[in-house]
Parts: sequence; structure tokens; C-alpha cells
Amino acid sequence: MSRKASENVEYTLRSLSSLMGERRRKQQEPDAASAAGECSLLAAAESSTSLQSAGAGGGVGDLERAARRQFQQDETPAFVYVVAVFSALGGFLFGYDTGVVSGAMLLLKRQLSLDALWQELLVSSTVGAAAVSALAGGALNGVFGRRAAILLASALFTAGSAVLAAANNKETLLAGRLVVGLGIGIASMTVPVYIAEVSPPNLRGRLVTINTLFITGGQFFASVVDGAFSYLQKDGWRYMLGLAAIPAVIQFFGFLFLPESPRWLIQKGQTQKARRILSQMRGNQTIDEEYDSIKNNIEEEEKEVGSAGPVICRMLSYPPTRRALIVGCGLQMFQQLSGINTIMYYSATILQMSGVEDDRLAIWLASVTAFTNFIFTLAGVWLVEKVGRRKLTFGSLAGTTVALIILALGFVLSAQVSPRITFQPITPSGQNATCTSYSYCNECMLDPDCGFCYKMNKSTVIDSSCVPVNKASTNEAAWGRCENETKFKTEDIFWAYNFCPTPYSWTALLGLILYLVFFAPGMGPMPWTVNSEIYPLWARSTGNACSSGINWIFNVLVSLTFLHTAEYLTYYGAFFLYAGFAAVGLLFIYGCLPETKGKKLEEIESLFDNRLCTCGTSDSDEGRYIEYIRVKGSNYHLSDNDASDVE
Ligand SMILES: O[C@H]1[C@H](O)[C@@H](O)[C@H](O)[C@@H](O)[C@H]1O
Repeated sequence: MSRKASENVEYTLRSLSSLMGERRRKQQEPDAASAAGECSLLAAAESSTSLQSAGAGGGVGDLERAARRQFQQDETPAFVYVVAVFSALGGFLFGYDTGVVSGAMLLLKRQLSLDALWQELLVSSTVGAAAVSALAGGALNGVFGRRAAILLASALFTAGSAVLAAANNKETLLAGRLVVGLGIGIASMTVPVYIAEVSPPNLRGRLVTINTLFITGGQFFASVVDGAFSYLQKDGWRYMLGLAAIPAVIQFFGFLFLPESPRWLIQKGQTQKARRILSQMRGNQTIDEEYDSIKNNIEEEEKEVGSAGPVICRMLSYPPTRRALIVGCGLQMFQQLSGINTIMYYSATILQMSGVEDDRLAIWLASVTAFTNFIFTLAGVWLVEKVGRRKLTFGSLAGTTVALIILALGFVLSAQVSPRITFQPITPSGQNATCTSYSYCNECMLDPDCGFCYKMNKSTVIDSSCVPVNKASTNEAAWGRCENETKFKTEDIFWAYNFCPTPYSWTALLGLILYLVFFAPGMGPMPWTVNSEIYPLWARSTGNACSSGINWIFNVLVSLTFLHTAEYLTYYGAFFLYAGFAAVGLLFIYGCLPETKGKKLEEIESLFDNRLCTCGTSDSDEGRYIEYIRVKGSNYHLSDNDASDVE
């Protein structure tokens, strides 16, 4: 059946107002309803006859009910899930490669005698490279498509992991970490866009959020691998860093067989191929309406915004995309400013403060932290289509702010009861005497060069001193009673690096757990999910490149400055600062983040027609929606090609 013929048996029911092309009209006659946002339901049914008879016999109500029943029976083909999972392997590699390095570094620094500068270089080079390639990934996506970008990212992951596993010196390691970073940046901006573009609107939030689930899954898996290989003192790091090649190769070969995004293909004029892929992705559901809407949208956009000049300039001079860009970049910035990566990175320290003295146990417990992040991201996958993006992000950040305050208070209490230094050993000649000049443990703990050496009498700290840390291993002191780890442990002497023994450490532990419980379902995934849907097609790659770049830039800034911030402001000062940022983020989300749940990508642009920061003042979306039920006689089949589709 040709497309035109199928339109004859098409029944379209629109209630409240029409959907497509509506945005344009609204601009001329702005109305309050548009500010509140609209929610659409597109229902497609296989058989028109049953519906027509329902319509004839029972009126619109029956027809609606029949269409809805039919719609609910329509199944999303498994293919969409396969595509989403294969793409999300990019998220897994992002999480794995950023997470695994802390454990690998413990072994590497000993084996290759790395000084602090090289350690920092190896950790932050990846994040820096990710920032650069995320920004450059916009052009790559626009010109070569999403599939090519994902293939490139998995090739980079594979090559980088192989170089890291085989490295024999620090320079090669640096090269490997840079290559992996380039892969992370491209994957981080492309995967959410690709998943959003192939998903049906009712599942889009959930499928894109799966990518963040895979990021946190990768971080958790990395922490387990770190724990397991930490027993293999020689070359354990090769396995830790090289293992990433396995999912990277799987993704590369998988994507050789997976399709390009139909939206990108339509934009490039490859309409036949786009229809075929869209049809494959939607199974027994009609694709004509979706196809037409994407195509009309591209044409309208081109008329309105033009296609001359760099995309970023067009985005900035066109108010809806400028506003979307501010919202997208703001969300990514606040995600990082609320301190997630310092929490992840320093969780072992926080756990040690809570009384876990054994280093290895702390590493294993850090994987419990990563697991909490992972499990609660799963809650986000479930919640995103239930409560929507706006409420989920707002609630999550509100809880995160409270958790940060509790965490900071934990450090305040610990500092207040910080043990006094009672024993001042004589500094050997030629050694730095700064550590021995401190009077309290909390001063000692904030100096990265010093550690606290003490004994316990029941629950009281006695005979305590502050001495320089051994640069090669933070598990022991450079000299004195705590110099030899194996020896001092048999003598009931304790060594605390970066923490102080305190009875209030449970408050910090409570704060840490609450932080992850609140952060993971909302603030973790939503910045990625929302960014994948708020830009029109012509601006999508560039918008996501900018916002992902912002995410990586703030990631580097926050994690690199944490220790210095703690030195100047103390630990609790640093966490109060993050709580302050999070509170500003709350105002931003309340004012500026519209609800995108259930909308087609082509409708979302209209949410940014109004002045920025009016979301909180407009009516709630709840209970107001446009329902658009379309019933077709048949789906598009490959044989349906008609000449009008050939361009
Ligand atoms: O969304 C992710 C996730 O929350 C990760 O746990 C975090 O390490 C990343 O920086 C963030 O972008």
C-alpha cells in the first residue's frame, strides 16, 4: 500500500490544540498554555477497522479508549533496546576508565616511581583530553554522523587500553591515557544524542538514562577490578587499565552492524534509508507521522534560522536555542559543582574517617560507594518517565544539598574534637619540620605532606604525633614510629593519613550515603538526558558538544582544586562551599528547567520560546496535555516506497 493510499484510512484525532507547526503560530499569538508546556501522546494502532467501528458505534470516547488499548499493546521492538545497550557501552567505558585509575595509581606509582606531578598528569590528562574531544565531537557528529563518532570512540578506547596495558614507561602511559580520554569525550557527547534520536518519545528518558547507569556501572566494575588486582603488586595495573579493551572491541564490532540515526540521515537528505531504519526501530507502529514531523521540522528550521555561518553563532543569535544552551550547560556545570567526583574520589578517606583503618578494606568499601551510586542511578531509570525530568532533578539536588550540609557538619564535629598532638618527636636533620609544628590532628590531616601517628587507650587517642608522610606510600611515615607499616601494626600503633580518628565520623558516613542516594537518580543522569533532548536537530551536536565540554571542564576544576580548597577552607569549608553551589543550582533548576517528558524531540524547542527562568512561574504541566491519537491502516513497509519520497 502506498503512503498516500494509507493516508486514506488514517484517522487523526486531535484534542485541545494541534501539535505540529503549532510552535510557529504560538510565536505570533503567544498564549499562556505554551508557557506551561504540553504533553503529547501519540498512539498508533495497527488495525483501523476495529477503531472505525468503535468510532461509528460509540463516539469519540470509545474510539479513544480503543486506540489507547491498541497503543498499549504495541510493543517497542527489542531492536531499540539492543541499540541502546550497545551505545551505552560507551558510557560503561567512560565510567570504567575514569574510575579505574585511582586503584591503578597505587600500584603504578611504586613500580614506576612516579612523583606527584606525574600522578596528577596521568589522572587529569584523561579528563582534559575528554573536555577537548567533547567540544570537537560536535563537528564530527554533524559531518560524519553519530554512528561514525561512536565507532571512532570505541576504536580510541581499544587502542588506548592496548597502549596502557603494554606501557613500559610513564610517557607511553601518558599517551595511552590521552587516547582513552579522547574516546571518553566523544562517547560522552554522542551516545546520549544517538539514543535519544532512535528512541520512541515514551521511552526516551529511560533509554538515555541507561547510559548514565552504564557510566556508574563502569565506575563500580572498575572499583571491583581495582580491589581484586591490588593483590597483584607487580603489573596488576596492566590488567586494570587493559581490561577496558574488551567492551570497546565488542562495541566496535556491534556498531559495524548497527544503523545510523534516522534523524541525522533525514537532515542529510538520505530519506529512503532513514525511513527504513525508523521503520525497523518502531516495529509494528506507524512511522509516517514521526517521519513527516522530523522532516517538516528540519525544513521549517532551515527557513527560520537559515544555514549560513557556524552553528554556534546561529544558536547564540536565535533565542530558543540560546536559552536551551544556557539550561544545558548550567545543568552540567551544577552537576560537577555539587562535588560528585570529589565524593567518589575521596570516599575511601571519608570511610577511613568513619573508623575503617585498614587500607585494603577502605578500597573495597569504596566499591560499596560506587555500588550505591550505581543502584540509585537504576532508581533514576525507573523514575524518569514516572515523575519527569524537572521534578526528579529538583528533588535530587535538594536532597544532595542537605546531604552536603550533613557531611560538612560531620567534619565540623570531627574538627571540634580533633585529638591534640601530645608527642613532639625530634625531626632528623635535613627533614622538613612543618609537620611536627602542628598542635591538633585536623591541622596535620589538612597538610598533604603530613600524617598522624598515635596509640589508643580504650577509646582515647594517646601519644600522638604529626610526622611527614612517606612520599612513595601514604600507608606509612617517612620516619619515626610509623615508618614501617608491617612493624608498627604489630605494636598497636596507628597511622592516619588524610583523616583523624573521631567519634563523630558516622555523621560523615551518613552524609556520604545520603549524598549518593539523592544525587544518583537525578543530578547524575538528568543533565545528560535533558541535554540529549532540548536542542533542535540542526543544533543538537553542537549543543551537546558545548554542554559535555562544560561538564568535563568543571570536572577537572573541582577535582583538581579539592585538596587546595580543603587546605584553605578545611574539609567542612569545602563541603559547605559545594552545598552553596548546589543551593544556587536549585534556584536555577526551579526557574529554568522545563519538563520534556513524553514530548517528541521536534516539539521540545517550543518550550524555550518564552523568556528564560519563567518555568517556575508558569502553570504546572500536570493534568494538561495534548492528546494526539493517530490510527493508521498499515505501517510503512520497504515495498511502500513511493516516488514522492525520493528526493
Ligand atoms: O553523570 C555522571 C555520573 O554521575 C558519574 O558518577 C560521575 O562521575 C560523572 O562525572 C557524571 O557526569
